[in-house]
Amino acid sequence: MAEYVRGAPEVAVIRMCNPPLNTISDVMLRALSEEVNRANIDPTVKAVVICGANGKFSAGADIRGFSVGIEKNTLSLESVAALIEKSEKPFVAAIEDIAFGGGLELALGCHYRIANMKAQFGLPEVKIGLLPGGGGTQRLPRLIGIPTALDMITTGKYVPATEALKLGLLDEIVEENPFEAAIKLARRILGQPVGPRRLSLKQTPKLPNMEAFLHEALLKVKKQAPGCLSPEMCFRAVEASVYLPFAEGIRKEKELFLLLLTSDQAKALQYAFFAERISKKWMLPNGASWKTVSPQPIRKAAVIGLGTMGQGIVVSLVKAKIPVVALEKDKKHLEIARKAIKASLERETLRMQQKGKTLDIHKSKLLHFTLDFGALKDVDLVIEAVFEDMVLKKETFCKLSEICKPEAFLGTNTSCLDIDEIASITNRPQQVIGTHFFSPAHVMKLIEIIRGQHTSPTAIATIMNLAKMMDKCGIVVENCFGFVGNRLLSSYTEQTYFLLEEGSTPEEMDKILEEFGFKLGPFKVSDLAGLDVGWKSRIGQGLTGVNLPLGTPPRQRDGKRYSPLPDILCENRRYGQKTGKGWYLYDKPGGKIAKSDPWLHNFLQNYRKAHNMTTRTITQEEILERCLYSLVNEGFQILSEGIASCPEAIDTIYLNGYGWPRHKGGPMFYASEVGLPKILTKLQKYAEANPDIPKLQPSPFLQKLVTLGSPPLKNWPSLVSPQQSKL
Ligand SMILES: CCCCCC/C=C/CC(=O)SCCNC(=O)CCNC(=O)[C@H](O)C(C)(C)COP(=O)(O)OP(=O)(O)OC[C@H]1O[C@@H](n2cnc3c(N)ncnc32)[C@H](O)[C@@H]1OP(=O)(O)O
Repeated sequence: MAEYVRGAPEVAVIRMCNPPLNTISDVMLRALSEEVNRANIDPTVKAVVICGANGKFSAGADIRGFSVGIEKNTLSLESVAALIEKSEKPFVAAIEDIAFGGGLELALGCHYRIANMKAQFGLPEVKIGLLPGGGGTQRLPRLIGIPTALDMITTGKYVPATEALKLGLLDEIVEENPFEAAIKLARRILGQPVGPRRLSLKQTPKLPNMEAFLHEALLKVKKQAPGCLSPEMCFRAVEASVYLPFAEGIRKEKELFLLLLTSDQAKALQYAFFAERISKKWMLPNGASWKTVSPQPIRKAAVIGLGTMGQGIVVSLVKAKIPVVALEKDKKHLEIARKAIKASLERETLRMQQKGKTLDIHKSKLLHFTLDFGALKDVDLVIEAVFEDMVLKKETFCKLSEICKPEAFLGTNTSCLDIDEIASITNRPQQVIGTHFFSPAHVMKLIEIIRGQHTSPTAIATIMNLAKMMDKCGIVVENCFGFVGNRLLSSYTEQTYFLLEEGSTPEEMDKILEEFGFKLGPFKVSDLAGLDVGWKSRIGQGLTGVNLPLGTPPRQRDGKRYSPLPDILCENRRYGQKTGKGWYLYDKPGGKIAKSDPWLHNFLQNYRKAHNMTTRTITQEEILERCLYSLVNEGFQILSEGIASCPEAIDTIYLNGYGWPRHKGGPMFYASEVGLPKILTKLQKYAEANPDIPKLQPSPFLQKLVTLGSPPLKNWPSLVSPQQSKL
């Protein structure tokens, strides 16, 4: 776990060795402490360099260890950092590539820190529901001051070496491996006193307006992830570094760390961390998988259709340094898109500069705007982002088939349409794949990658690799109407409309679901996205509009309950924010501040009267359960149909594309925590009361899991009937 060697006659080297990321376990801590003691007592050793094997310093504590629990007599990370700091011999941290979490805390215990140019630093514990429990909340503010330390610790963001040097976190940076430079530094400082380098002996630098600053900072932290404990606990620990002496600050840090360690939120956030990694590992029934199939290089891509989605996709590709041909149907739309993309890239350039990275959009020849389909003949990938209309999509793919080189991949950015139908019009269905981006596409992490029946494993590997290059989270799912995300969403929104009919209000439901943890409630989301989007889709499906057969009962389709409420709003041109009114009222078209709208409440009353519905008071419990359990129920159905490979994939989709509160793990994790028997019983109750709502009928797979004694979530995929497993 920790090697002890000589780097120079008077310099000992302690190398952390736990491949691939040198994560810190109990065993590693013991080994480190032994080697630090060995160096301390060896009179021939005058200085020590601590580094990591495998080209990495350390990714911090082994997160898997937290779920097992930390044993009482476990050596604490802080005690090892303190052992290093107290040494009379100078310790130099030679940081290669990463120093995260406990890894950075160990480095903060060292007297000097040197890193390579590529290195990144961070205390990301907040993201896994914890706080830096190895002295980081006390040492970092003393080193770099409250504002930056607070920002790093409460957001968990990573800073690059150049910025770390400016902040004073590092003493030196070098181009390549910092090991040799660390040995040189260690020799240079031999004999110099280490006392002034001990962070525990320093005061946290004062700010003239410390109290006001902290007050503002706390408000910001509370807004960051409403309902999530760890950001505020991180704040409290850092605040202690201002008001308490070091030893007391450490006690406070430990007290808060232990409080978080056993919390449900930490469990959920750590689950989410691993869920994202598990769900990237796609595998097909024929054995092809992320391990065995190589991606093809995408040297040049094209995007067709430069509306909001297309623009975001172009920006994402450029940010990944992939040359893009951006194509529109006419000059006017091309010019609008050109301006919007340029402005967006300029904002991105600024943001990246602030992060110490570069994106030189001016010098680069990454973008080519055109009206000419001929410009697509040499691209390796096309992502089509035209309107959500099957006829238009098929026309586009027919053209692409003729123009693009045979090996080019053809992606379609659709949120629900049939990939196989689109592929069927092409001369290369094996190269056709769904690439469902989320709006705004240059910001949102998720891409649902939809496998059609002919999509080749190479196409999947290529798009998964592209997602990685764009710093996005690609999840492979099967082809069905709405795929995974929108299928779950439609069960949830359907309930919100029914509850509205029965007596609730947009304000009430938004409040309840925002308190649950969604950034925005369903009606605010609908106003933001535009009600017309769903309306067009329902018209296309023949659920409303001119294609609806005469005599169809207004609140029934195919014998099932249907709510025409959103359709009626659209018929009244209430599309949401863009028209200044939707479920709420805005001060002008494009306005963002939602106000309660007397028109809507009046309309709802009249609607209920017209349909002979008695308005009833609905409890918060019923609102939450009907909305969330119907969504989760669809998740079980999706698993049983083999549309998603595992519950982790569904959760990752919901966390990255639909605003599910991360500290609640994801819908399937949430279901497992609530308890499957309770979910089943409640669904049965609601289904009995609403026999015309099939989405409330418990999924047979949920029933099977309950019959089997509610096995842990990780076992669910193995219980799906093998005939259904497609992924
Ligand atoms: C007994 C000790 C008590 C100590 C108590 C003191 C408390 C200390 C707090 C901490 O240090 S908490 C940990 C803080 N560190 C992190 O949160 C880092 C998390 N990791 C990352 O951000 C990324 O993994 C990375 C380091 C940036 C690397 O990213 P990359 O995309 O290159 O690879 P991944 O696919 O993410 O990871 C590869 C592989 O490694 C697993 N892994 C990564 N970090 C950890 C970790 N800290 N603990 C356990 N496992 C980790 C990851 O799950 C992947 O595993 P797989 O099986 O190959 O999918």
